[in-house]
Amino acid sequence: MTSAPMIPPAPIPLTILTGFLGAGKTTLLNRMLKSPATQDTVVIMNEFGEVGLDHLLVETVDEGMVLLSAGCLCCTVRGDLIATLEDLLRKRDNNRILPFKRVIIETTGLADPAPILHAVLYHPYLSMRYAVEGVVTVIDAVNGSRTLDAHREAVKQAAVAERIVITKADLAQDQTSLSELQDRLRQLNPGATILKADAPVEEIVAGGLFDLDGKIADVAEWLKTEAVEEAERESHAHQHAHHHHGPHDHDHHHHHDLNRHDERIRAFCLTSDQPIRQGTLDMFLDLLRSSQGAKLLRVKGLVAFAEDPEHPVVIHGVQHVIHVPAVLPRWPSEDRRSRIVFIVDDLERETVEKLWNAFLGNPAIDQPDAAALSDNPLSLRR
Ligand SMILES: Nc1nc2c(ncn2[C@@H]2O[C@H](COP(=O)(O)OP(=O)(O)OP(=O)(O)O)[C@@H](O)[C@H]2O)c(=O)[nH]1
Repeated sequence: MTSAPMIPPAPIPLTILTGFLGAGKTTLLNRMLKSPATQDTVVIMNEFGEVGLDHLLVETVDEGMVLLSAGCLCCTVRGDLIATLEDLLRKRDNNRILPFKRVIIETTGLADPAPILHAVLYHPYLSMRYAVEGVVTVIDAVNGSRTLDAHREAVKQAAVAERIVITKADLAQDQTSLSELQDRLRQLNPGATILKADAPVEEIVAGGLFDLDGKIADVAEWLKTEAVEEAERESHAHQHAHHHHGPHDHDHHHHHDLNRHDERIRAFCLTSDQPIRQGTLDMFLDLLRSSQGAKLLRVKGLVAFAEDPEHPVVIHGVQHVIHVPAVLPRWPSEDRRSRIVFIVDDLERETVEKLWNAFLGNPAIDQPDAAALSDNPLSLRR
């Protein structure tokens, strides 16, 4: 890396707003746009199908602040999204539009947010100029459970979210079904903050990872490793109980059924007390990506590199792409361990852990070393 002659402009926070069809994205967006917290926001809306009405429903705060694209963002218009994001920067840099402070992308209800994250994280220039603050997923309290049962898109949207906003709680039949939905979401994505639709807009939009004013990032809030570890312990306890219960245990079956569609998606956290050599981590992530890419719904981490342990690096990855967007000026807390949270679909923790230990040189019985794994990554597939 060459040393930059001037300080690059602070990256512009970018939020992806997603949620299943009719969950309440546009309603939430309208409320968000009225708040001072989202002043000078550009909204990129995406419409699926030939007749788009959503843009008519968004009450534009500033003329020209709402852009549209037709088609589905996560497939056909990915190129358009990149062009739009570039165009916005050009206009902003040339003072042809207001110096907007945030971008919100509202996806269609059926979109997989991962390719949209890719589009920004993978792009060499966009990834420098935009800071992906995270995914906000809207879940409807009335239909949420049924939608999660029936649509894998909805499960993925919830699994990759930084924040989940539950709408229509006012219409929910009873408190029990609402708390069951919350439990399910917590299990599916223990790292996400679950908010009510009337939560303060600051909490909905800002993940704390990036700040235009250059404040120190609240990475702990973003990573939520403690919540992930707690959920993992609970899941172990649950599996343990499963082995000891008889097949007719009613309570257990109820719980099991509730989550049967989400079982393949899980989150876990790997840590290292010792700083990691950058090349080692790159190889680890590269091998993981090439052997398990599609199963990695999300990888996020805070890592101490042996080369520069004073400046932790934020790792941000989605499926096939693992990107390093930010070197923090200092550690956000006393905890200087490297921590990586994985949100995976149908991938065992052990598979990833084995690779992690091999690369970090942690001894374990019956484990291939890094060189052997590099030669034959397929040995990782169980
Ligand atoms: N009672 C109630 N209704 C809500 C709430 N949030 C959204 N709605 C209603 O739900 C319907 C769908 O809301 P939208 O905001 O259009 O949903 P969307 O996710 O943008 O919909 P699509 O763009 O079609 O995917 C509208 O009639 C809203 O008024 C809520 O918290 N409570």
